[in-house]
Amino acid sequence: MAGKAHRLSTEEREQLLPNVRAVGWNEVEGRDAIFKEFHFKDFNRAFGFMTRVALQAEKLDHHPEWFNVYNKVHITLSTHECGGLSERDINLASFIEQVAASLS
Ligand SMILES: C[C@H](O)[C@H](O)[C@H]1CNC2=NC(N)=NC(=O)C2=N1
Repeated sequence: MAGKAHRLSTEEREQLLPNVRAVGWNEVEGRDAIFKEFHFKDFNRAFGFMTRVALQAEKLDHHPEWFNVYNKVHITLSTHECGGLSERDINLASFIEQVAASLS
């Protein structure tokens, strides 16, 4: 990915976080990261969702931390390179929302 990731500034957070909060992402306690839980109709939908997110994550060289059991997918986004939230997490969260919307 082009350029180095930087941790979002206070101003950037005020501008960007309300958008992801509005669609169900929450800040993780004790860690600079965001989290959301997704529920699908069944495992096929959940895994289809993960596959689409995985391919895009690889393209962006920015990968989610996630957990799946049956129809549930828990996702945490944070940027290792800068040790916290960067614009990359916000962009990946937006992509994830588009995929989830197209599958429900
Ligand atoms: C070497 C490789 O480019 C890095 O490890 C990439 C891969 N995926 C990544 N994913 C996330 N979430 N944060 C990173 O800083 C990151 N860095």
